[in-house]
Amino acid sequence: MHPPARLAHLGLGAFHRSHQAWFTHHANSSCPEDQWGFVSFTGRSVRTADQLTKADGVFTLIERSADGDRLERIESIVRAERGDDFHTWCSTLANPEIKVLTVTVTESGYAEGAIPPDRIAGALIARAAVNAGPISIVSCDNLNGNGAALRRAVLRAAGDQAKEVDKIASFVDTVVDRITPAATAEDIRCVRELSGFDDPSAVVAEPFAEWVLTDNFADARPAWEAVGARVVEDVTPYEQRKLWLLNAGHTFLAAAGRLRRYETIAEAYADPDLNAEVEALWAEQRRSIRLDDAEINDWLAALRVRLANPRIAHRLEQIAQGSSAKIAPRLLTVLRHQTEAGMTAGEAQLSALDTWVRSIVELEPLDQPTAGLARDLETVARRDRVTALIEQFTPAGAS
Ligand SMILES: NC(=O)c1ccc[n+]([C@@H]2O[C@H](COP(=O)([O-])OP(=O)(O)OC[C@H]3O[C@@H](n4cnc5c(N)ncnc54)[C@H](O)[C@@H]3O)[C@@H](O)[C@H]2O)c1
Ligand SMILES: O=P(O)(O)OC[C@@H](O)[C@@H](O)[C@H](O)[C@H](O)CO
Repeated sequence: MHPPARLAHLGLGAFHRSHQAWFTHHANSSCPEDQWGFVSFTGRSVRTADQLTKADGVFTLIERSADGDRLERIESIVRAERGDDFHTWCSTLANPEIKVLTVTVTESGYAEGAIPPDRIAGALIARAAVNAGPISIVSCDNLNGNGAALRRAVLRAAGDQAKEVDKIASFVDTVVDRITPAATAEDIRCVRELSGFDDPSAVVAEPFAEWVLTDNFADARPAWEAVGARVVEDVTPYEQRKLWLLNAGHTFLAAAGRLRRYETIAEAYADPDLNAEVEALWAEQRRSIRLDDAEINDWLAALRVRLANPRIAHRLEQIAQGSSAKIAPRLLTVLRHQTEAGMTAGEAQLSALDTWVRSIVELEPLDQPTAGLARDLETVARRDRVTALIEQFTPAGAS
């Protein structure tokens, strides 16, 4: 039997399935008296919703370690909906039974003019109009202060109804972590071989999973902490550790690896030069993370194993997608923090930025905003491009 629909999601992609749906499925198993199901909306794609609907929302998670695969059926999505169905979206969010909305719409989904904040604002206005009660909005995207960033974007989109929206919505900052590459035809074949049935909605993820959330929910929520999530007063240090080490490392390896014609993170990470460069980058990035050395060391030790996992084919092209929206939260913000604290920019940090600029200028552009930035930087002398990039960076939220 399905759990009751008490959660909604926007951006039904691979990560929603491997992370929020997985945590919720496990929380449901560990707390039988407190069941939660997702009504999950795609961002744009129709196919993902239709495929999952055919399977009644149930999909396979392939947990892929260096030693082998473990298959698990995940049953916390009770309905999959198309993102373009605005009527169903608004009526779902206006239902008082729905207590939490989780969001994964990529970094570019928060930019001025992006569609997700508009959609969320529209649905919250509908919810406020019928007095359906408070709701918690949990951003699960890789941004600094993701909850606050989403709040700013949604209130901006709500225009003169911003006050009504702000009264009912509590925006939760979170740190999310689980490497989840886009599934391939080979992965789908692997499910068929191991389980005997076809599952086009299967996802692949590493065994590691982390979720840190701020303790400012507006109302009830699943007992995610019963299955490994952590609810804390301030996620900032965990967010810095994750974005400034893992994600900055990913962005550097994607740029440097693509310039060397590698295809996956594991290949780029196995290159001794790139490995040494990413280590040097981590040493400089960690200077301003507000956690004990031991906590960072342990986490980095685990990260080295995760990145080296040869069975996770995390494609550099996927990571480099939307790159111009990722370079700020992963690298430029760190330099800004460090400059404000009186530190000088590290050599490895500047070199990583130089590599990234080279990659966007020299390689085939993967998305429009990054192609636009590459064209701007091309007009600047080669040796001044990193300085130009740093100078034009305005942190999110600054006017
Ligand atoms: N995949 C991972 O390893 C991982 C790990 C941590 C966090 N995340 C976060 O989750 C996000 C999504 O990752 P994924 O692997 O699910 O990607 P995906 O491509 O499988 O799914 C992305 C979803 O977001 C929607 N979307 C994307 N851009 C949008 C936009 N501008 N407007 C509206 N909808 C949009 C898509 O339609 C889709 O539903 C990442 O960008 C990141 O912020 C991913
Ligand atoms: O998902 P994105 O597009 O924000 O970034 C690509 C990867 O760096 C990212 O997905 C990591 O795999 C993830 O953040 C690990 O938890």
